[in-house]
This record gives sequence, structure tokens and C-alpha cells, in this order.
Amino acid sequence: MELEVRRVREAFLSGRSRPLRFRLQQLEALRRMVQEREKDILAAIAADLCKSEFNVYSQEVITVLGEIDFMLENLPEWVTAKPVKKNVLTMLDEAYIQPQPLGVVLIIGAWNYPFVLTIQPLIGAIAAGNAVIIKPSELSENTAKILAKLLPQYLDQDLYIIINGGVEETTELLKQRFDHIFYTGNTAVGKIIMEAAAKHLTPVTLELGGKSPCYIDKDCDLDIVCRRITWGKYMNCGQTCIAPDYILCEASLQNQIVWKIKETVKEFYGENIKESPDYERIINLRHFKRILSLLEGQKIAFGGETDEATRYIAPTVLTDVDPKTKVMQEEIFGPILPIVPVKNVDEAINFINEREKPLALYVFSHNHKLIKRMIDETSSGGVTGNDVIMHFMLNSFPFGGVGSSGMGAYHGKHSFDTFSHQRPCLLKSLKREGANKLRYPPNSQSKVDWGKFFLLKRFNKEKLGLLLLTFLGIVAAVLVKKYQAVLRRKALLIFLVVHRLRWSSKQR
Ligand SMILES: NC(=O)c1ccc[n+]([C@@H]2O[C@H](COP(=O)([O-])OP(=O)(O)OC[C@H]3O[C@@H](n4cnc5c(N)ncnc54)[C@H](O)[C@@H]3O)[C@@H](O)[C@H]2O)c1
Ligand SMILES: CCCCCCCCCCCCC/C=C/C=O
Repeated sequence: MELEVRRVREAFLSGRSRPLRFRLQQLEALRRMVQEREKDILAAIAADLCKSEFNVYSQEVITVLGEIDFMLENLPEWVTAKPVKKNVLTMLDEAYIQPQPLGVVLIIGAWNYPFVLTIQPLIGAIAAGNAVIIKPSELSENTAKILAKLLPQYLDQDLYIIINGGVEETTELLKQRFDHIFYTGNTAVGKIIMEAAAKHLTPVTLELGGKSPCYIDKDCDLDIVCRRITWGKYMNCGQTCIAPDYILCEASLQNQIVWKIKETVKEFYGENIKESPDYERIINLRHFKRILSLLEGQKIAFGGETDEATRYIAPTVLTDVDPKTKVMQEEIFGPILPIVPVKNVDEAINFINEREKPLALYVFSHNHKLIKRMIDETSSGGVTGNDVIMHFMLNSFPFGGVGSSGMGAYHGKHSFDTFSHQRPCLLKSLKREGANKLRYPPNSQSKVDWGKFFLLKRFNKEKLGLLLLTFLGIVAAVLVKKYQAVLRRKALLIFLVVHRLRWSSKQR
């Protein structure tokens, strides 16, 4: 590991990842990889998650291609140094912010969308000019293998390397020093990552999980609401970080919601869900058993069928769920949807605020004010009103959690910023030393007054006249300096005119 990290660092120190042209060329190569090897990529992800290739394409590949296009279009502007507003002490200097790469970045991917959750951060890290070590999740092993095969064929082989392995390899990797660690996965491992990073004072982005609530107001179109929730909950068999985890609604809505979700499940996946190409499977037996254990003691309104051999769990809805039961204590990450009845929106807000901050929050209502109130009075990584999941798809949004659902964010410009250092650059001249006397010792009350005047725009009334006079003097000096050539020409002209007049009067 040590040798591999050293090799990547040396490649970074060679400086070749920095020029804009190189970054664009690597991003184009990545796009070529996705386009030319689409079949292999689709097949690998499909095998990992028992997913149809149509779904792989629309859930993962589209997002990756869209992100590359967005970077290619905007990167030339983002890498450009941006001049900043100056103050009186720097008004004659050059002051700008120059985004610079952080160095060697470690990206640890997750298995549930193993392509987009690994490649989208990689796009940001390349765009920002970094070298990258990519560690895909070992649970999505086909995707991990295809990435290890394809990436070196398209990208610089020393700057961007892939290390496959499980907990042991990741633990070893985390002993090395990185300039940034970007981790996607569960909150418990997030803490391990942060602890390891702290040893080297390495900054981290943690894309974690949590229980994303879904509040349904009685003033809404339940058919549409249930269709949208069914799509977001059962997509990828519930293994989506921003899937609606549970529903909060008034008790009177419960039966209608159950009925409408059941009807939508039929509409989406047919009578025999197991046969549907659009319904996935649980990633492994450990997760399968964990999800089954969440059903114990619950009232199953529909669903609940399982098949251990194929790790199938049917789309399931639980009603009248007691918030103290296990299913409400941990992120479900599977196709089980508990409904927790609440009296009204106030109780829903309290319910959300009494728990860890979720990664996403969903509110459904015709009442725009109610949605705004929910947004104002709660906290979550992101919010979508009257839909689910879709805030992930807009790359002008920062995507990330808050509190226990994560720290930092990415997508589009936010990825570029996450993997860049915003370096303030101030370039002064070695001339105009007189102006600096104010800050050099020995200090005095008068210098402090000047400091207050220039920097805080505060002045001592008694010394106002003197201050103004000196200020005007400085302004005049600056103007004289700036317009020296013009003034010299004007003075010469005046001199010539005066001389000519005097000569004419002498003649007379
Ligand atoms: N915020 C997001 O964008 C996002 C996206 C996907 C998943 N998630 C969250 O991830 C969770 C599911 O993923 P997961 O955690 O099962 O993924 P996972 O088991 O694939 O773990 C993610 C990565 O962590 C590494 N890892 C696991 N245990 C480790 C350890 N003890 N020490 C060091 N590294 C270790 C793995 O090797 C893997 O690369 C859910 O909570 C979900 O909400 C969040
Ligand atoms: C052809 C229709 C295109 C729109 C499809 C939207 C698909 C949403 C994909 C969601 C991806 C979620 C990423 C996962 C994050 C955490 O696990």
C-alpha cells in the first residue's frame, strides 16, 4: 500500500495532473471508456444487483455521462483565478483566488450504486487536478473488477489507480497519508474513516446514510404521491441512500396509502414481482437477514414474502408502527416501508427533530406554505417537495448529508470545490514602502487611529480635520502617481503657454 501511495504521490508531484488541457483530456478519456465499454459496465453492475441493464443505464450511466459533460463545459471557467474585492491596504495590489488541487485523494465507494458513487467523485477529483486512489466496495465485486480492468486502459496509470479489497485492505490503506478522503457508506464506518484521517489531519467528505422521512399531508393527491413514493422506495430494492425510509401521516390516511402503494407496486412490477426485470435483489445474505429481522413483531399490511436462495424480499408496507421498535431505530436500506401515524404536522416536525439529521426529507402537500414550514423547521442533507430522490439528479445542487448523515458535499461545481484548495493570492510591489510605515513598529495611538480609519471606517472626531487632510494628501499622491505622464505633459504645456505669454508681453 505504502509503495502504491508513494507512486501516486510522485506522479502528482510531477505536476502533470494540473494543466487544464490534461484534466479535460482525462475526463474525455473517461467518457470514452463509458461509451466504448458500456456493455461490460452494464453487465457487471447488473450482475452485482440483479438489475436490468435499462435500469443500470438510467440510474448510473446517465448520471456519470451528464457529470462529465457538465465538467468539460464548465471547467475552463472554474480553474480560472478570480479577482477579489480589495480594501484600502491592498488597493494597488493584485488580489485573487486560485483554485488548486489538494494532492492525493482517496475515494472509497459504496456497493448500492457501485458505478456512479465511485466514478462521480472521481470526475470531481480529476477535474480539480488531483491524483486519486479508488477503492470500490468489495460487496459489488463485478463492478470492482471491471473498474480495475478498464480504468488503467483509459486514464493515466500512475495518477489514478484502483485498489480492490475488503476491510483489511481498506484498513491498511487508511494508515497512509492522503490529502483528502472521500467516503460513501454507512455511518459506523464513517467514524472509523474520520478517526484514521484525524491521525494525519486529513480532511474528509463523508457521504453517509440515515432514516429519510416522508411526510404526507392530507391536502394532496394521494394517487400521485403514492406512485412517486413507490418508485423511490422500491427502486434498487430499497437499497438507496436517499430512499424514503418511513412515512409520517395522519392515521386516517393510512389505509388509503397502503391500498394505493399496493396498486402501484402491481402497476410497476406486475402480479409476479419475482419475474419483473425492474425489481432487484438484496446485495448479500447478511443484509437479507438484517432486513428480515426488522419485520419481527410488525403488522404487515402487504408484502413480506421472502426467498433466501435468491435474496428476494417483496415490496412491503408496515402499518401503525411503534417508533420504539427496531425498524424505526436503524436505516432500513431494503424494501420495507413503515407508516408511523402522527396527529398533525407539528407532531411530524417534532418527530423528525427528535432524531438524527437525515440525508433526505420528503414532504407532500398542495400547500406550499406547509412545505416551506417543514423546510424551515427541520434539518436534513437535502429536501424534495412533492417527489423523492430527484434532488440527486440536479448537479447544480450540493449533494451531501448533515450531522450524522454526513459532512461535505459534491456534484458539479461542488465536487470541484470539494477537491480544490481555494488559495488566496496577494501580489504586492516592492515599491510604495512609505504606506507600510503604519504597520511597522514602533506602534502608537496615531497609527491605531489610522488603522481604525482605513480598515474600520471609524475616526476620532477631534482628529477628523487632520485625518481628512492627510487622506486627501494620500489620494492626491495616488492620483499624481497614476496620472504622472499626463500631469507632466499638462505642466509642460502650462509652462510653454506662460513662457509664450511672457515673451509676447516683453515684445510689446
Ligand atoms: N450518502 C450517500 O451518498 C450514500 C450512498 C450510498 C450509500 N450510503 C450509505 O451507505 C450505507 C450502505 O453501504 P455500506 O456501508 O453497506 O457499504 P460498504 O459495506 O460497501 O462500505 C463502504 C466502504 O467502506 C469500506 N469498509 C467497510 N467496513 C470497513 C471498516 N471496518 N474499515 C474500513 N473500511 C470499511 C468497504 O470496504 C467499502 O469500500 C447505507 O447507510 C447508505 O445510506 C450513503
Ligand atoms: C430515464 C429516466 C432517467 C431518470 C432516472 C432517475 C434515476 C434516479 C437514480 C438515483 C440514483 C441514486 C443514487 C444513489 C445515492 C445513494 O445511494
